[in-house]
Amino acid sequence: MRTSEPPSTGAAPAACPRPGRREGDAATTLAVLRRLGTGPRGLTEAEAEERLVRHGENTLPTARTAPLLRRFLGGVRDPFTGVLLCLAAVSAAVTSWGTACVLTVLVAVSCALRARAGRQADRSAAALHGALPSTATVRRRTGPSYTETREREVPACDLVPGDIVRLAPGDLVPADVRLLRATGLSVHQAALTGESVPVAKYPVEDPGGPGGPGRRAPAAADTFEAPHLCFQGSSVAAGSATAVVTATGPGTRFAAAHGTDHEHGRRPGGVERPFDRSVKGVVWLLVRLMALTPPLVLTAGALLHRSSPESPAFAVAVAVGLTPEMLPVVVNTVLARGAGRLADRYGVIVKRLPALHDLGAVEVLCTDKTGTLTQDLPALDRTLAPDGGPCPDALAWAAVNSLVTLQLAEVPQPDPLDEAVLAAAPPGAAERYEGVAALPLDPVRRRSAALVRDGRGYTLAVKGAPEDVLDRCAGLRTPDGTAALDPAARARLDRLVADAADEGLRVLAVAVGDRPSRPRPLTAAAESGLTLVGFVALRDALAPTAADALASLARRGVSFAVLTGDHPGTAARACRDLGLTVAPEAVVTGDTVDALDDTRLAALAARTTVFARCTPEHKARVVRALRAAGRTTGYLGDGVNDLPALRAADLGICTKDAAQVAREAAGVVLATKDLTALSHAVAYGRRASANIVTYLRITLSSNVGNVIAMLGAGLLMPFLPMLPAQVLLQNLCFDAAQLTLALDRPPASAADRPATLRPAGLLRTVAGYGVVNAAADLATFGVIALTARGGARGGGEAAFHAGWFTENLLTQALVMLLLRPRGGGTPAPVRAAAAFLAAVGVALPLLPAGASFGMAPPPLPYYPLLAALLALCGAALAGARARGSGHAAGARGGAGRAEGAAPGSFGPGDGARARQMTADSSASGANSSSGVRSRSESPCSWW
Ligand SMILES: Nc1ncnc2c1ncn2[C@@H]1O[C@H](COP(=O)(O)OP(=O)(O)OP(=O)(O)O)[C@@H](O)[C@H]1O
Repeated sequence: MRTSEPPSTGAAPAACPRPGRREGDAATTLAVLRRLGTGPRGLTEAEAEERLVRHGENTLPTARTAPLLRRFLGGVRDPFTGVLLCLAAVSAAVTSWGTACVLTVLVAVSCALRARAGRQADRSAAALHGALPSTATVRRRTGPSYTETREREVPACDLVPGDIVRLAPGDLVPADVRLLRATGLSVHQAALTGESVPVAKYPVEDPGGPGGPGRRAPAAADTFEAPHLCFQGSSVAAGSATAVVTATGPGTRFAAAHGTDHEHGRRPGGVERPFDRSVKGVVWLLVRLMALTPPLVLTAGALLHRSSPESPAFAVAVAVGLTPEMLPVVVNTVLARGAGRLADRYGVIVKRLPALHDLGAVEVLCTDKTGTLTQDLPALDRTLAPDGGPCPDALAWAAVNSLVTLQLAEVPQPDPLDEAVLAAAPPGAAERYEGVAALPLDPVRRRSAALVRDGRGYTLAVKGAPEDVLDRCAGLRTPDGTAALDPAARARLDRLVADAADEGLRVLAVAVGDRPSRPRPLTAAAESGLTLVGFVALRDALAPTAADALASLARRGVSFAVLTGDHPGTAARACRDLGLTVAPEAVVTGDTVDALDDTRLAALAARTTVFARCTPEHKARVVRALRAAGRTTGYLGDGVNDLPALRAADLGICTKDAAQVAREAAGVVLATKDLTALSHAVAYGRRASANIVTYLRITLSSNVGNVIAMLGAGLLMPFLPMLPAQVLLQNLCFDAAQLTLALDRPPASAADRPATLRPAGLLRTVAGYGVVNAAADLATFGVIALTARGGARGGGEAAFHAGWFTENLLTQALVMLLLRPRGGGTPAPVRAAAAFLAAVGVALPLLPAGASFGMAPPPLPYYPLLAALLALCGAALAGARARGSGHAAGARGGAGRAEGAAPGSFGPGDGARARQMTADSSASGANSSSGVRSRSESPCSWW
């Protein structure tokens, strides 16, 4: 049976290797059912259990938990760890055994920590899967009689070949399946083929046999395009179907195409996420610096004739000195802590830890309207005849359409508009006709059609978006009969709809057409020459927390774009009720989006708040345009029509009761409908980023300073300024102390603006602080030289090394305290860590243990001079920090001014009402949220 015509689909860009055809792909439906030992009524529970044991769970190989040892060894793939391991190997090669041992221990500790963090992340993911189960609707026989069947939800991992499953809009296709029946089915196969446009699928009884509609599949370029097959990894965009499972788990084409290297949640096309751009960008920058350091040091030494047997070990130690070895540990700890607290306090589930960082980086939040900003609980407000009067007939025909499309769906899944229409229709109104065929709603056609029959013949009842339905009408009903739908009448009707939409109503047009015979198959082509009956207008209240959430996000410098499939007037009114002053004519529609190339769309998107009459692909294009313009873009949506945009965004966000596909695509899931949780989540993300940046700023400033000083000293002095073991010892102390920065408390202002980590900004900042540090170090050389002349106790190199060791640890303690962000108070662990550094720095050279590291107590006059030097260094660092903060505050002040003039921005300190948003319309006709955007034009780079 075939119920819909396949639309033509262009050749898809390859997203993964195309698997070849398999035996059975071209067999008849009956032969496939026989081969699988099943029938249209499915398997018994006992058969399913037995097959589950035989075939194993329907999960991908990599979805299973990796053993701890494999995780441990996998840690070496981290670039930092890899570089440390290389440095250890080089040290061993130059017989610097101490360095090699210390580096190997560091690598082992880093790998162990990563393995532990990975296992914890997997456990959280498993817990999340428990909270957001992936299920499938399966039909199983309840007894051997073939007549008693039952449909129930089972975990998708329990499906076995031969199971009969039902597919509905928003479902993930849970395994490889062959279609038995389908109604208006189209699926997203982007994860498999890279093609973003949904593909029509329909059953074909004999794909290899002679022609005839529904009997033979058109020659498909590859397996994924076969119309009668759907594959794990795809999802239902529209329509519904019944299908038999042909392969599960590792046997699916998805597993074959991706091998064991598949990562759940990776987006097709490999869109780079903000975390990858920032933290990983910083990591790679450092890896390059570290890799360059040893050859540079050795070359400089050779050129200046300062080479000694210890030079290679020293060069390696310098590179190690540059490394923020604890970065992976700090990043994982910070993100895991933030995600845990967010889940506990606000019910926000962060599916991947980096998504917490991405939340903090979001500059523009795109949202759909229905179900996110509104409750999606529509109720009938009124009916409208073409002349503006009441029209009970429109409601009756709308109810017929709703009932038949539901009755004939493979999986009846009433949408809220259909439910509202059926609830409002007079009893019996919908049951007057016998349903014959239906074309379900899809978000591109924006209408549904039902072919019904009574004693007089066939009637096609169509309801949907007024523009789309009116385009298919030739006439309209009048009190006297019918009239032609001429341009004047069309203009009048458009105004009627626009007036209702301006009141915030969702308007559906209802039209009918007599059909002398049954159109076979029923396709969109049959929806023409219709007669407009009238309109039904429904009211959908705003979500109670939406205005507060938008206000709170606006105060945090996030700007918004509402992308909806609804009417421009309805969308504009909803935005006005939420506090944005958006003129109806300023709303951009999907048609305008179509008319623009990517560059012009990016410019328009940067100054537009409301996009209406958007198809799913329009939403995704707008999101891509914003990203292309350099804005970190989040997308909040709950429906199957939001899937492409959720995937295109830097971060997808949805609520827990969103469509299954939306939950899969999102990186963050809100466990409740309370949208204000999102503002808290953004704040947590920014604080997490602030802590990562604090760690990097402090570690790198100190490390860069040390390296500059060591190189400088290498030029000035006849011996190594610090022995490799001393470099590593001070490094270990510093690393241990800096772990406490993961527990730092950033100031409240850290959550005020989008947080972006920029490698270039980092370089500039650490270079600045590094020079101050290096100056202090080099001044220390002078002090030591001066005091040593006065009579060093230990004398010579050992006293020099001790003096520098003490100075280094004391400046590092200073850096920890002074380069933290101001205003958050210094938490006790950070204070304790700074005290520990100072104590080790002062005490070790004076203790016998100092001698085993090649240190001797420095001369006494060294200490008061060192104290003066440290005071100067502290003042210089504090001054530089204050200048940096002042600069940032200036940027914030500028942003604040833009905020004041910003359309869509909230007044300061009022806290709540969206009505305090102000907005104006741009000359171009786009509704101006330009100010909202300009506010976050310079996101905080945190350095
Ligand atoms: N059950 C339905 N029957 C007929 N037409 C419908 C039905 N549901 C929606 N429509 C029409 O299709 C349009 C687009 O619907 P779609 O679901 O894409 O977006 P939306 O629900 O209006 O908004 P959003 O994109 O904000 O979720 C609606 O505005 C409406 O005109």
